[in-house]
Order: sequence, then structure tokens, then C-alpha cells
Amino acid sequence: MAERGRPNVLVTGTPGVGKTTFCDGLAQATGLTHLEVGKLIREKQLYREWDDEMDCSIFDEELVLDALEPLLEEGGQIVDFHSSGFLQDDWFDLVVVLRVETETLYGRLERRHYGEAKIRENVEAEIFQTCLDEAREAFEDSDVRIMEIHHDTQEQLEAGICQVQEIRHRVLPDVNPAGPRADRLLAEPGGGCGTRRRSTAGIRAAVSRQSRESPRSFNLWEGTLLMSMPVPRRHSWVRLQLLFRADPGRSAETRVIGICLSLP
Ligand SMILES: Nc1ncnc2c1ncn2[C@@H]1O[C@H](COP(=O)(O)OP(=O)(O)OP(=O)(O)O)[C@@H](O)[C@H]1O
Repeated sequence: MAERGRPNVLVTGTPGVGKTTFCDGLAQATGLTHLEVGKLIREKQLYREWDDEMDCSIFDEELVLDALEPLLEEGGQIVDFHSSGFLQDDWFDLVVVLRVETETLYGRLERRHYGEAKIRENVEAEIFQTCLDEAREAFEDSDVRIMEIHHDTQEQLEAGICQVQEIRHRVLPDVNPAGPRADRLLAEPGGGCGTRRRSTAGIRAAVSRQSRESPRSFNLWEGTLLMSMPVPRRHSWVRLQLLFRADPGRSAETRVIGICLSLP
């Protein structure tokens, strides 16, 4: 696959761990696209068999791979699927495996009115960390990072998205086009996800202070950094997009020339 301009993130885990919920939140925070492989399989009928006992299709790996390849080529996708063993490791830049407590999963699947056999199979898969082991095996020969995120509560959802954002700044291609100087910017107080909590008013004040800076044009390099910051007590976060440019006259300096703030 050709070099991607933007990252692809794989989010996997047992059915019911909250992949859809997590991917929707992550897509909102990052601007990446949530790609539900289960939906793709249904819509494009990428299966050849039906499992009566589990009441689900048995997908065809080759058909799914053929359908996914062109979609992942340019990057920018959050791929949501419970199975990872058949996927190509070089399609992804980061893997997230969601985990939940047994009682949490049992309750969620019961609320979906799944049959006893289907609930038991999924709960056992979670207990034996089948999805985590599958991902570890699938990506063992690559240097793709695998993050295990616990996902029982709303707080864990928000913290998990923040964790991914933080990693994303460090390891994924579209957020660090300028190399070490961008890292330095992120290392400043309040510059990384979760490194410093600010009130909404505090963020607005920072934004207006920054936006009064008159943009200066340099042509050596420039780029964009995306980050999310938690808003205390609101169980929410804001998305900040920093536009930065280097001052070629002062090689160690990075100037933020614009900030775009969006509330989810
Ligand atoms: N972090 C969370 N805290 C509380 N409830 C959650 C959390 N994540 C998901 N849920 C709830 O759990 C249920 C299952 O979530 P979701 O549909 O996202 O799981 P899934 O892993 O995508 O399932 P499937 O693989 O079957 O599509 C939903 O009712 C959702 O609202």
C-alpha cells in the first residue's frame, strides 16, 4: 500500500465492548472517519455462510480485505471490527483493543436480547482476552503500537479518547509533519492532551490571545497539530487545531499562528 497522508487506526474488541461508541467519539475528536467493517460486510454481502446458532454471518476474509484495501489507501480511517487476525499489519498506524469487565459485557449483551449461547461465547472470549491475543499475534512482526483501553464507563471512554489523541500526536504521520519542533510545542504546559486542565473560559482566553497574533509568512515548513483537552466537570473535551510555522531566522522557534477551537 502506498504511503498514507493520514493515519489508520484499528479499534477492536469483543462485540459489546463499545467499539462503535468509542470510534464515534474518536472520529469526532480527530476528524478521522469511522469505518464499520460489520456494516460494510452486510451492505456489500462480504460473506458466504450464515451461523444459525450465533445468528450472524461468517465473513469471507478475502472479500473483506479486497473491500478494505482501497478504503484504507489514503489513510484517515478508524476501522471498527471485532476480528484483526486476517488484516494486514502495514495498513495501520495504531491498534486499540477495548476491554470490559465480565459483568459489564454480560449486562450490555443481555440488553441487546442476545441468546444465551451468543452471550456466553462473547463473555468467554472477553475473559480469555481473545481479541487482545489476536491483535498481538497479528501485529507482532510490526512496530505498530497496541493500546489496551478499559471501557466500562463514560469516564473511561473520555480518558481513552484522550489517551489515543496523545499517542496520535507522537506516532502518527499527519500530526507531526514538522518533526522535533512540533514535539517541543506539545511538551509545553497545556500543550498535550491531559497535561494541564483548563476551564472553558481559560481556553477561550488563550484562543483570543493567540488569534491576536498577526500571521507571519514563512515558507520553510508549517503544519497543523490537533489535540483534545478535557473540560473539567463537563465530562467533555474540546478539539484544538493549532496552525504553526517555524521562524527560519530563529531555527529553534515554532510560532503558533492560529488556533481553531471546536466543541463536540
Ligand atoms: N464507555 C462506555 N460506558 C458506558 N456504556 C457504554 C460505553 N461504551 C459503550 N457503552 C454501551 O454499551 C453498548 C454496546 O456498545 P457498542 O454498540 O458501542 O459496542 P460494540 O463493541 O460496537 O458492539 P458490536 O461489536 O456488537 O457492534 C451500548 O449500549 C453503549 O451505549
